[in-house]
Amino acid sequence: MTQTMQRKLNDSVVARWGALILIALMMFFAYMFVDVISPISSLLETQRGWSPDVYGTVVGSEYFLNVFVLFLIFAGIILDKMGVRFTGLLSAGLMIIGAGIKLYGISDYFVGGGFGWEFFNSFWPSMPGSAKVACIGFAIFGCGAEMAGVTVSRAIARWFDGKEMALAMGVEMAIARLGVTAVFFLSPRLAAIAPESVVRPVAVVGALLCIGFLTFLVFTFMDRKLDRQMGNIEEIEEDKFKVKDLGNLFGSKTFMIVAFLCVLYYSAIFPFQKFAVPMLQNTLAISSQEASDLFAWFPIGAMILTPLLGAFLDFRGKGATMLILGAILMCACHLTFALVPLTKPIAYIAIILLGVSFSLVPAALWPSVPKLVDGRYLGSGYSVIFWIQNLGLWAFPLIIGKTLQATNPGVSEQIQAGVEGVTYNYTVPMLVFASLGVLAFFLGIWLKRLDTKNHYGLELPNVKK
Ligand SMILES: NCCCC[C@H](NC(=O)[C@@H](N)CC(=O)O)C(=O)O
Repeated sequence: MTQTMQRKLNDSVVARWGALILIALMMFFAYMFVDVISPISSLLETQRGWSPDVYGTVVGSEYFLNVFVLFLIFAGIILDKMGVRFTGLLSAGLMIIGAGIKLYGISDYFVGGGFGWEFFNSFWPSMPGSAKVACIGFAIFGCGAEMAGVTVSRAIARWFDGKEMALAMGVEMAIARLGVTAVFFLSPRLAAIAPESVVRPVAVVGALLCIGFLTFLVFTFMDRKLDRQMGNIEEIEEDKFKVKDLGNLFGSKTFMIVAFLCVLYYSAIFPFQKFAVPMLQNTLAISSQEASDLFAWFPIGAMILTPLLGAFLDFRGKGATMLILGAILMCACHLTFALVPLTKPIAYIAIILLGVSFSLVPAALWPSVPKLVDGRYLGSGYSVIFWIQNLGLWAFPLIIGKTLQATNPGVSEQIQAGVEGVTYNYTVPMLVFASLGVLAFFLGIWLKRLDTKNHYGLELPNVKK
């Protein structure tokens, strides 16, 4: 009784928002690293011989261990068993190790015949050794990054329970989007410093991951204090998690609809993010820096709107409706890139509208999960959704890379041979992205119907008056 009367650390606005900023900073640097090579894929093609197919394999490798070694499922179990502090630090450590290996793979030392070069070039000849090592590093980084994403969601759900949870998740995602904007601005500029190099941006952003580790470390002290004030209630609850709870998640129709909506939607966003700069560069005949600056408006739009829509969800609700609107908008934007003769103004409008879509869906999707999943295995709930999502995030860069290469025969060979003025046509890959939006739209409708029938509260506000 005395415990419930006591004012806890998360009752203080400053403390809970301070905690949020600390954990969001880790995600800020993580998201920078996720996209550090996205704006320099053309340079990777000329400097390291990475065709679209190779590039797609490397960017998809981030999710390989999560999906095929079930790392994300283990991550959820570790989180529910060990708590946010241990899991957060583990994930930050994995990100740093993975980034170091990726950096080594693309380094001039390795490419110049350094340790392991011969071995990594002795098999699978269509994949350069640099790309193979980069894949290993990125896969380890991806374990850390995705585990961190789940941990952060779990931590916010706990610190903001019954408070402005959707706003907090929106702010966390906005800070992550700021990281994406920053890297789209920074990466091509760092690479362009003479002598032009793909290594520099990866080295700089990799080093920044260490700051993320430190900010999360500071958060762990606050979280420990909150735990003590709560009389370790959370830890006792987390201990109740059983592996068979995973069966409950996979057996829940509504939960699975949310998970499939998530994979369809995000597969048309994050993989698109990896191909957007070369797509704009080729279609508009502009430099990679110009294309990168144009695309930076995408995360900027999402960054501004996600917290606002999060606050809307907290106070007004309408989560399922937001998911449907987001899917429609995403589909319309990708269809524009595929079918409309692109000019710069049209590209700007489509990019900004895609940013609006990318605010509607994340702002509604992640705060809806605690409405569908029991708190004691919420960590596993998030990790199962991430696992299903990662399957798409792994597969679609590969599919898009292969589709691009197959629909543009001979183009990569000409570019690598130094032929000027050769460009890729992105119509078919963009139609693939648009088709994901159509499917996500139908799942959104289905989810809304189920919510009306079963009263999950997806259309209701979060803040309890
Ligand atoms: N902590 C916020 C929930 C996740 C936000 C979401 N990120 C993801 O879904 C990641 N699995 C994707 C990735 O890291 O590539 C987002 O909207 O950024």
